Amino acid sequence: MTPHIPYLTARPAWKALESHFNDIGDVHLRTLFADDSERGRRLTAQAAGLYLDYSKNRVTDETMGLLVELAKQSGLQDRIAAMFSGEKINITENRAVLHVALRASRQTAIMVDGENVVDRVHAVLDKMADFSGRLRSGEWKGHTGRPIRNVVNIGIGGSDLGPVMAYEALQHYSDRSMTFRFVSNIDGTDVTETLRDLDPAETLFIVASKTFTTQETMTNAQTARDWLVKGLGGDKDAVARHFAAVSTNAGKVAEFGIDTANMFEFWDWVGGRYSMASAIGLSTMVAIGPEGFYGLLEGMRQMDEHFRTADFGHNLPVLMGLLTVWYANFFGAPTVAVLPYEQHLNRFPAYLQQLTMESNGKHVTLDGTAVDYQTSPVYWGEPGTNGQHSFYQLIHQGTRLIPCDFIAFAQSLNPVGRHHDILMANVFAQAEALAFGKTAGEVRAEGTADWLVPHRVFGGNRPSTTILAERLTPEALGKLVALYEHSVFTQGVIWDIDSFDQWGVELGKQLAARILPELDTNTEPGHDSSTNNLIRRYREMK
Ligand SMILES: O=P(O)(O)OC[C@H]1O[C@H](O)[C@H](O)[C@@H](O)[C@@H]1O
Repeated sequence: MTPHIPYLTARPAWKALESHFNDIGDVHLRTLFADDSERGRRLTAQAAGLYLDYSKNRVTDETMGLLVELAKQSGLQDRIAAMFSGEKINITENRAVLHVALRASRQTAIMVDGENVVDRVHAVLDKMADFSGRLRSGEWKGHTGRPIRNVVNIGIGGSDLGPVMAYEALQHYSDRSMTFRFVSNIDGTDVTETLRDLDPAETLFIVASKTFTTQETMTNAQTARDWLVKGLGGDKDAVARHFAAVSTNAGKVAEFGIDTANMFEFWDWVGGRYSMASAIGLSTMVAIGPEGFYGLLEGMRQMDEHFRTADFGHNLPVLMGLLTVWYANFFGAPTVAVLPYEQHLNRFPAYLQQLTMESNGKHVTLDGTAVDYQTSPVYWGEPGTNGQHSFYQLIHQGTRLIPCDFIAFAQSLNPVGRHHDILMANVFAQAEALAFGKTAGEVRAEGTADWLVPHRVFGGNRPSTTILAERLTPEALGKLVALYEHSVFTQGVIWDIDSFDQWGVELGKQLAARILPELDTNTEPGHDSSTNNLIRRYREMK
């Protein structure tokens, strides 16, 4: 039987952290570093080739010990075991949470409702590899006999952000003779601009939707189908050679008119935001090839194993999750900035926004009790160094504490002149400046006039974590993604929330469905006075 876990703020480690925070919350990183010359080497951890430097966080050994204790008192070990063994830990939807099964090796067995899901995973991977191989080699021909050169993924949320992030991240490894594009927004501009210079005879659409009922995706897919059929002389038979589907819903795929032979299945135990390693990654596999995709899975698997087996004090996702809790709940930090110093990770912050905030943006515990503590912080970010020339000012000298995750790679995929050393000098310098700042004495010593000194002082003591890896490969991306997935899991366990449902998305969808028919009629809309007025104005202006 699972032991009773007290409400978060009643756990002894939480209480100990509260009093510990009163003791050390104000201690400056300058002092912590001055008092311990080994700190920068000691407060680090590494696993699967990722190096995590968390020494520039406002923690001591005691803090980390108490946070680890909190993880234990929150039942994290049991919850990890429950997830990996296929227990239905997404309790509000009564579903298992098994993205880890998507990257399990063929020999593994994970049972859900009496069936080994790993066999099914590999059957779909084999089918994806076959399809990708035929597309990439040109063996798969379009309706007019021409090979496919353009792949357009149509999806939204988890059926878009993972694929687009992974494509951008791994572009270096992609087949450059092919074009990959991603349509997500219901705004007609998205699909129109995406298709404007494409030749339908050479274009394949992957309609990616777990439910195959998402309004945006279905509308975009319909528009794409019309464009294709029109472009190929009105022949509806063309659809079979130019549309593939990725879904859990075979019935809806067939209803849409896509040949289920071109359907790649996944399952209700894969959450949308955890699905990039499933068939949702089909566009990724076509771009980088099956071997590259297996590399991505291998990287994820290594991080999964590390998360499952490493003790919490050396467990990268656990450490990152605990630090997030420390800042969100004890320092009251409302956000976390994710700052990849790697151009290819351009869309990584956007990807993480869904992963973190859709997972942990919750207000009740598993038993439905309203929480009286903060849950997920807001995640945001941009690749370095661009951010340095815009919002970093606020991180350095603003009034809010913003913990930062810096992500960097030792080797550039595009070594040009001094670019990479300059990039790396910047990431190290930013973390250093945030932590140590510049004192009034130092500013004065530079000859700054007295009145200007306060403006030029940097308080420092602004925490950051640096993740360093050798090179951005499919494996490394897999490790990074799984690192954040499991950090999110850790946070969710401590906050005692369901990280795997997303009921909050529903209300807006329902209201939009109610408003849509009202936009075309002259009847009085039935909402509040602001919404009614906006609808009336829109009718007049459209
Ligand atoms: O893949 P689909 O079923 O089309 O869902 C796409 C997205 O839509 C929803 O509204 C959810 O909030 C997301 O978690 C999901 O990824």
